[in-house]
Amino acid sequence: MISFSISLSSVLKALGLFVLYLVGLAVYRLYFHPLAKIPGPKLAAITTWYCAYFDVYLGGQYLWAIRDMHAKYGPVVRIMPDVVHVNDPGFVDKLYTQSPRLRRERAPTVLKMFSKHYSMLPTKDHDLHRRRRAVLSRFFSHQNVRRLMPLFDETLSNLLGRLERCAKETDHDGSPKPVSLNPYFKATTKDIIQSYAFGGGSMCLEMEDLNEPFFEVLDSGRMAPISVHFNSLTTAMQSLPPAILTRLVPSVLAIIVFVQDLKKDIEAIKASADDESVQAPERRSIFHEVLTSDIDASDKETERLVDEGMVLAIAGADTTALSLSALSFHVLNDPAIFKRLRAELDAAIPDASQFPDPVKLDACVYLNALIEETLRMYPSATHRQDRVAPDEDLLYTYADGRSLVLPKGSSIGMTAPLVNRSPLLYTDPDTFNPDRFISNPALARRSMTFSRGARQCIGINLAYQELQTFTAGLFRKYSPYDPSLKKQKGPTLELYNTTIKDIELHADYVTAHAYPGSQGLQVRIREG
Ligand code: HEM
Repeated sequence: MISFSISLSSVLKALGLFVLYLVGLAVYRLYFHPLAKIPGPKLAAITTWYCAYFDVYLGGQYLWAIRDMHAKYGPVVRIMPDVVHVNDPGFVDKLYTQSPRLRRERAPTVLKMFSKHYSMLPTKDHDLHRRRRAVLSRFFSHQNVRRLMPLFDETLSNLLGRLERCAKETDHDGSPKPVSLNPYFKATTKDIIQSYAFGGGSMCLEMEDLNEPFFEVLDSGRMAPISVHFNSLTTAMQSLPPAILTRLVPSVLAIIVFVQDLKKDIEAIKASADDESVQAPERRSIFHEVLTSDIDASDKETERLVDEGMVLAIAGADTTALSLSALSFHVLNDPAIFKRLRAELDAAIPDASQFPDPVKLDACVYLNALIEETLRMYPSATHRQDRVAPDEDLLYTYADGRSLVLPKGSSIGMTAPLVNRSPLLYTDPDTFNPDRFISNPALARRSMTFSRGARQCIGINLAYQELQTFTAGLFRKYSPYDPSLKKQKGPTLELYNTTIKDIELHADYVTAHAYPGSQGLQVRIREG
């Protein structure tokens, strides 16, 4: 009895101490923390559970809570105890500076999404990141992307071939079965990055299931917020032996096979370093670039190269595919948009059986404005692009001249879905209006869709080329279905059960997600 009361009192004591610690921590964070002067909700300043509630429990919703905080507290808000968010396009150049001398590190919020991972993306250190990135940037240059147009032509042809097959599948009433185009676009962009960066491998457009299990696992990008808040849990999961992991989550097998193939490729390239046929430009992969560079030997280890490959495959597939879906929706939903686009494509590709010429597509003013407006309104990477300036305080100046010091070492971020709709940059920011980029082409340089500065998307040239080529290929061939005609004038796409809600951003899981249960962009395909 006595021992029970003693242990109860020690439990109470421990509990009391813990509560005291929490109160002390809350007081410190509210009044003595370096970010104590930054406006924002008190709960967000006290605990990361506030963010976790929106991002994990409600599912990718903190973005909207942050939007509301800005409406209440102004352009600079404290969104977590250690994190500030800025919503002002005028601050972009300061935070995402172009100057290589001003160090910008990856913030812990992003690093926590990755555990034991050595690609350039989650490289914290500014200088190591620069070295790793420099090895690959040449590979992703505009010039290099243009060299591989035959790959784009072949992939476009595979995509159109798969869509033709869909058109043959009919419902019981004889009308073509509706298909979601998202998996087709993902397969297309993954095939491009697979061939372009890795020099070959299994092609999704040749697989019956379009490699959907691979993308399903990636869609556990939903896991990203969980990793941020419960990092040890996801690290423990990833440390499990593959056999156990696949038992727990069978779809992970698709990723394991992908990683094993990458390892084999890298080992083969290492073994054939002197074989000149493997060094031919069209067979060169990112792994050749890294292995023949003068980067440290430790950076050439197979494990790290696999990580680099994984990030490219993940970052390069879903993002561009989402943009293709959003753009296609607007073209199919608005006859005026289609008419202007088609007139330009007919002139640029007079013979519909020819592949689009990229130089001619560059001159298609409306096509390129359409792409810009899609990227602005529907940025497919929706996360907070947090950075740390380790050496300098950043000064934010309000419109009325007041200023606020954002102390060095803090995590500071901006978010494309918010900045890209800033009324300070765009008139009627919520209206889809490609013409704004025709009347003011310089606007394209203000977009946050691919981020800015030293850690801007390395695949930007590849993404633009994919958007140009596949939009042109698709809409040079297909027109929107016209129900008023007895006989259509050629191949058509008819929107099916798809509204703007299937395209609009509902949740930020690093990439954009529509409302739960949305099937994305669905169409009925008719070949004539
Ligand atoms: C519309 C398509 C795309 C969008 C919207 C997009 C967006 C972004 C954004 C916003 C970042 C910066 C992330 C941050 O700093 O937090 C980024 C980085 C990156 N992207 Fe993309 N991306 C796209 C396509 C691609 C493609 C096709 C590739 C394939 C090569 C790619 C590879 C990467 C890589 C490797 C990084 C990390 C760069 C670094 O850390 O230096 N992305 N992307």
